[in-house]
Amino acid sequence: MLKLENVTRRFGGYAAVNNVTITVPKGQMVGVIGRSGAGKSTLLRMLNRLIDPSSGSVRFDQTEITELRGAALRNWQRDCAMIFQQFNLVPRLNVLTNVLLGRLNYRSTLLNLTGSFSKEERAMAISALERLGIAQTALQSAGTLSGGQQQRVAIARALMQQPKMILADEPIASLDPLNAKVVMDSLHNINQEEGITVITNLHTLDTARHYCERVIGMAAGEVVFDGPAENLTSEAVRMIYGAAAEELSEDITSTSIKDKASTPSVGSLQHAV
Ligand SMILES: Nc1ncnc2c1ncn2[C@@H]1O[C@H](COP(=O)(O)OP(=O)(O)OP(=O)(O)O)[C@@H](O)[C@H]1O
Repeated sequence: MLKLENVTRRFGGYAAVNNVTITVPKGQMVGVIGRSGAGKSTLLRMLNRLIDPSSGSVRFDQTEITELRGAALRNWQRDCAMIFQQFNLVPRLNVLTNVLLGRLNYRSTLLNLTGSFSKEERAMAISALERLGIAQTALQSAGTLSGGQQQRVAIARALMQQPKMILADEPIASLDPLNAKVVMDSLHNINQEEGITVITNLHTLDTARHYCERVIGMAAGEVVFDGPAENLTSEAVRMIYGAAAEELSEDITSTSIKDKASTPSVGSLQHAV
């Protein structure tokens, strides 16, 4: 269970995240939505301490995350794998090695310096790539892959961390609709099958509605909506996106990910991208 209490982050005099209190039970898939600058990335980055809160408490089970230092902080960052809009792979390294990099925090510095990964770790990496439908790319340089494939490599690398949570910061913002669907389906599938909590920032309302059992809407650093996707009434949308929301059709806030039932299965799509 993740519990944030009165979490605030200021940059100078400006509160990018202002007094946020939320609890996320284990295994939930949460979509965080809001306009650009609403504070979504700052909130997510405070969870794994890429950014420190100015005040407030972040607890995971019995641990106060804001107080972690050294090895305990590294262990926490391993426990909550992060996925970024720009994938953050090492482009000149092959896909398999990129995925194996997810094991670094499990290994001693000496082992890391020698650069050797065990047979078991390699088998685990191949199996993660198979699960994401991209095992055939294992020996290709990561930089030669399509955006959608690269994001799936990033998800495979996250799985290698055997995380308790996956934090995804606009994972589909750079992808076309077909690749966006494959990536969101993968995250959803991991959430459902492994029970790993997924918290993902999303630009688009319909993606949050479609994949996330819970939606958190942010505006000017504050949580202005928190509930199941079906409670996202037009009034709630107005609170999140402001008056401009009235002029926005769902298409404009959409990547056009259609209903799962009306599109091909992940398996067939994986070969198409
Ligand atoms: N390192 C920083 N220094 C100063 N201001 C910052 C910093 N990081 C974020 N901010 C400011 O905090 C506010 C929230 O930014 P944040 O990136 O969290 O928003 P966001 O909702 O994720 O936006 P986007 O969807 O565009 O990524 C913005 O006004 C931003 O300019």
